[in-house]
Amino acid sequence: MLNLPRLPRSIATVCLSGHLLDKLEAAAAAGFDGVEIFENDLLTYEGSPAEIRRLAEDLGLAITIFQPFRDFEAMPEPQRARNMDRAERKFDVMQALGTDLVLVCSNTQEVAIDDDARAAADLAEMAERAAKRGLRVGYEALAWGRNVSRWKHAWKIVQMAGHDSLGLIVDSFHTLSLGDEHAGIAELPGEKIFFVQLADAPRLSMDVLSWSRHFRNYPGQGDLDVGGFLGSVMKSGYRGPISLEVFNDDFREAPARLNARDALRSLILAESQAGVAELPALAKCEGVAFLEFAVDVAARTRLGGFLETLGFRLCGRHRSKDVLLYRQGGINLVLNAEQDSAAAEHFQLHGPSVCAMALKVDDAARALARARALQCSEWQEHRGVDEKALPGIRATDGTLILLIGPDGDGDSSLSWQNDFHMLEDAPEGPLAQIDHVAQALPTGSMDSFVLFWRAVFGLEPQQAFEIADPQGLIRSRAMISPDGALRLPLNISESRKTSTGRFVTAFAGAGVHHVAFDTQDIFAAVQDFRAKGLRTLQIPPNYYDDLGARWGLEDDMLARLREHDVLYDRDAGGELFQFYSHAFDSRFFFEVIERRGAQGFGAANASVRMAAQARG
Ligand SMILES: O=C(O)c1ccc(O)c(O)c1
Ligand SMILES: [Mg+2]
Repeated sequence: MLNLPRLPRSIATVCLSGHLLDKLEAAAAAGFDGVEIFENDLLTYEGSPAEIRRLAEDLGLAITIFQPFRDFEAMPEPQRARNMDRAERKFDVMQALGTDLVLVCSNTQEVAIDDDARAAADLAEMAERAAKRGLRVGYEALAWGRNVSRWKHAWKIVQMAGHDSLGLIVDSFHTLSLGDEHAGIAELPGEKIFFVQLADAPRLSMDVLSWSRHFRNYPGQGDLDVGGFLGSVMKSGYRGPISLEVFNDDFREAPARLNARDALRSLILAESQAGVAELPALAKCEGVAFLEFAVDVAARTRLGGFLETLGFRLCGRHRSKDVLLYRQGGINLVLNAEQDSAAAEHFQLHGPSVCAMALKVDDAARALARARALQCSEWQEHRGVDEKALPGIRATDGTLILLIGPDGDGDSSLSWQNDFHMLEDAPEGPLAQIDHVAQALPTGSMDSFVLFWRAVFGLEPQQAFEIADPQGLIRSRAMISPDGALRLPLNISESRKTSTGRFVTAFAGAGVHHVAFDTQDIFAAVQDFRAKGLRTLQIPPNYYDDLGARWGLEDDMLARLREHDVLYDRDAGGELFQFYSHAFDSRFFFEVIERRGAQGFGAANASVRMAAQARG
């Protein structure tokens, strides 16, 4: 851990949606110290640069840099002379904006001359002109630059130019997208690095320009080692602003304030990974302590009956609230119909739905401190005298996440006896634990969820895959804790007509769309639940014919699967069996899963399940 004063946190206006004023307000509201003014945001703004300067000042934002200046160095005449004039005009703008630094990105023009000495001479002349006005020039290698695409090459040119007012700008995306090394940045003199930009990105195979312009995301949302990159930068002695610069199609339409909050969360995470700032360490996630459903009295009766067909029993009534506890094995489901509560608010907006997820953690206070440090909002439910306070935070979509840790005496801080009249012990049925909780996300919000679960709870994003719903594609990505105790598949769809799309549009936002319970004997579970009145989701015979061909299963096994509507898959050298309930009120549904060594979620079966659900 480096012992440093906090470095200024900056964000490029190009990251955020809206007009320039919206962007500035969002950056300030999130808590950034400064902004990079992207030239297009200035050109399309009706006020003068001096007014922009005042606006930023009023919001407490520094203008950290003006960018970009393109296609400057190593041009043939007459463009070369014209570029010098153009630079003077931009210096006028910078002075009106009140920023002293301009970003020059490496030339992308075909006519640019491949001659480092020419490039260095041009940049030196620009720096000399800038210096006369007390301004500085930073040179950044674009990964798709015509002749200069790597930081080492840009650094060589900066050194050749040898001007105090010319320095290097490094950007994690350009370095990491090319697979270039960043450790060498630590060896540079820190004062010659004039500015640092950070962006992450998912690993994609496409040309680097399109990748950069459409798919960058914030540190912690993608697959690049941005924390390591920042660590190298800090070792150089650089002590200027750390700035986020993300070009992303989804972010351009996301609400600017939510997006800016994610941006700050990502920057805080990257700082902690680089040892620049300290975050309370991750708490260990030990699974789901309980799920809470928002219901009214009628929905509660129906949901309680539905749960009984899955082997759950009513085990407790809250002492002071209109809340019931259903249990089986180690699974706790809370049905909340209390009028003046977060659940009631959730019910008003979404109807019967999961309104809170309580996570078991090894240290609830530390988990809460980390969430706070990562800008999560807190929630505290009303409670009666002597009732336990459960610390809660809001996930990125507002879902309530409660934190349940062991108390000082080693027991869980969740003591049902304390708050509930217990009617009976949890029955030992076929279901033992919650295996996973799957959520449907609103379009464009996958990165936000990935960042939340990764930064706050240390869950790791798994490979994303696509599932064909009869009405369009669904993209699915699971977030899993390091030891697998908490598994949260996240589903998202561009189409409003897929099961995910309908869920999000019909029920006003993101939410849990299925809960999977694990069992030791899937066939016994089907028989037991059918006897209790459960209708399993019917799977067409073609599925089983294909299954036989694919895995060479014995006929009697195939017949058994078919008779029980059980789906089958293999991964990680193990087997997986699963069946589904029909949806409750056409909303969420339940899955029962038996894992014999398999780690996945039966991806190959998802489209069969969705088609069966679409048939109703
Ligand atoms: O895509 C671009 O043009 C562009 C401009 C400026 C930057 O700092 C950058 O990283 C990319
Ligand atoms: Mg950049």
